[in-house]
Amino acid sequence: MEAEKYLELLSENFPNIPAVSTEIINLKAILNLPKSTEHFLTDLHAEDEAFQYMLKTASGVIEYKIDQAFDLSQAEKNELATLIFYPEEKLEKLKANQAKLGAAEYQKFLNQIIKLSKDVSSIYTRSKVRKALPEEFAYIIEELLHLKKDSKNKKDYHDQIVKTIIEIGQAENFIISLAQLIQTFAVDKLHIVGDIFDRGPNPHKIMDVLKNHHDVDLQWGNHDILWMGAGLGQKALIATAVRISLRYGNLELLEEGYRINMRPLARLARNYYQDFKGEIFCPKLIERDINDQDKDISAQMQKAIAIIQFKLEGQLIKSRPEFKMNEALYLEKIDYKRGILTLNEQEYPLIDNHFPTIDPKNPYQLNEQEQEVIDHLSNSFQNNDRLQEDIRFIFNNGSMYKKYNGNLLFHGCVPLKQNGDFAEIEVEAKKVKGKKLLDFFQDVVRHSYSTKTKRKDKRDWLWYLWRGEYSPLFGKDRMTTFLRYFTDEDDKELYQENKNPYYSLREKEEICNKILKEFEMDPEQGVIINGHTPVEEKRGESPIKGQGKLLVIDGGISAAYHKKTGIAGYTLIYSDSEMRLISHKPFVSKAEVLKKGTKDTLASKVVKKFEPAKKISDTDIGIKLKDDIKYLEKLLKAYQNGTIKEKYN
Ligand SMILES: O=P(O)(O)OC[C@H]1O[C@](O)(COP(=O)(O)O)[C@@H](O)[C@@H]1O
Ligand SMILES: [Mn+2]
Repeated sequence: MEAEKYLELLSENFPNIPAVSTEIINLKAILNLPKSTEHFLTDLHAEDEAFQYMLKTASGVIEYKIDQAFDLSQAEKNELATLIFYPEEKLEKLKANQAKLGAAEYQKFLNQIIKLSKDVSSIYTRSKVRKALPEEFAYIIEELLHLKKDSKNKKDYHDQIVKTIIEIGQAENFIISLAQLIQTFAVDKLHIVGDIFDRGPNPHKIMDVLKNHHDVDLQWGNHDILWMGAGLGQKALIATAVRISLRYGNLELLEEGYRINMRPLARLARNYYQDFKGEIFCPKLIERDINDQDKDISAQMQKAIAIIQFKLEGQLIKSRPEFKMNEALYLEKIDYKRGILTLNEQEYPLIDNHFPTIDPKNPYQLNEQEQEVIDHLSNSFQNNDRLQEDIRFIFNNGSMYKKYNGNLLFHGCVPLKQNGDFAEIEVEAKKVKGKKLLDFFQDVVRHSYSTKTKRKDKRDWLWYLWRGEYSPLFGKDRMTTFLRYFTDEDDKELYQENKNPYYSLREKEEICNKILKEFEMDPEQGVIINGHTPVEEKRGESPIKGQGKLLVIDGGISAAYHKKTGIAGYTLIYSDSEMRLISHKPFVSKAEVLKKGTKDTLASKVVKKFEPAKKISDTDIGIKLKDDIKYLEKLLKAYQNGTIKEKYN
């Protein structure tokens, strides 16, 4: 009965035998197209330029296509590649060198770019290509893309189109449009495995690119949850997001990027910490500089918001005993007169004992001005169109984990016990572990945002996801920010944050297989893809774990990590024929690429080869299409034997 109803419904779209037959033929043909390319990036940490470069170059895919299509010298290849990555700028550069840009040059570039456009779009259906074409030239580009050069007539036709484009002064516009088309089609699906925010200067610029991308999904990272919770008004997270921005010298991001008025915080800082010049709160400035005065005020503001954060965290820990985070109740363990912190009966001297806003009898209480500051920030975060639009996109297009074409993607970990069992936690009177634990948190995040259930208690869980021991996004037993600020380096053992056993156990193939099975994936086919922990290639660490069953693609795009990892990030490309891991050298600037080309910006390694090459029929979409075909065939039968009447109008 159900099935019949469905066929009736289907018949509205395909009312007769020719219509349903056409669709069956079309879908069956699509199943035989090559699998389109997926691109995986992670831990972007607000480095918009490096990110955009990875996206534009499709991590080497475009250069690979150039190599396959043409036999060019390195210089010629650089010229063509940069023309595709930065068409406007490259054309300007070429024009500045007049001798180089005549009809012959335009013709050469147009021919090259048309050929590449054909190559990259050949694996897509005509209708998909048509949708991506720039409106103004859609018809003519479509003609060019589908022309086969096999007959003399067709070649003449093609040459005439190119000639006319040049004659009517449209060569540059065509080059720009086609370059964009190549960038779009080199990669079909983009996956961002978490951590768009923090440390770098421009998360909002990354968000602009993602919001305009044709097909992207996100797996939430701990730094994303931080900003999502902050956007929802979770005050401990707001304080943390502001503190981290100040710590990395990103006052401008707050004030100009998201237009958050920081004056109330500056006033608080001036009031209580004006004479304070603590080194420890100095902004970390990576490849950026600010003057001494700004540095001082920024340090004072960082301290002011840090104290607010620690107070709010204390309140939260006390009101949510199920978080089991009493260990982090530092403010009540301080002897403020002596400047001593007592932990596990051991005394630690504080390197900074200036706490003018703390009442030792009631250390988590915000004073009046602090309360005003956080209320004001909370208002600005929640009533900020730009930030709200960005976090809405992250809520709507993100998830705790993603199963896609046989692979399992998540940012941090699936919490494990030392013996390899899934770690279990009790939440809301339920015990959860493994996949269920991630599903629980996924529901919490969705409920925290849904207008119907927008509840404060759910938002508090976002804070837990940021820094709780069993948070799959965090994956460490504690966050020692307070101790790193206030205790002596000689007591460095206090700073230790211990990673969940997952991080050592994932080296074992059987553990990776167990996790894949827990998520109902086939361990023979799929791999786990993680971000979160920068792989220290420099120290010989490999991004490939568990005999190739797990890939960690955090190579530290973040400038703050280059020294540690020795590279500037990994990306992963999954095409029809291979999975390729790319390690990137630090991206210097667009100007540098335009000058020197892209040689030596990356090294790559094939981690999996597929023979025969994968087709759409082997993908998730393929499974869905096969199902669609099954029903279309039933409908066709129903028309043939008359159980459903054909309609013609
Ligand atoms: O040096 P900072 O800015 O305090 O950052 C260190 C903090 O960041 C974290 O590493 C989390 O960030 P990541 O997800 O980027 O690793 C914490 O474990 C740690 O406390
Ligand atoms: Mn992370």
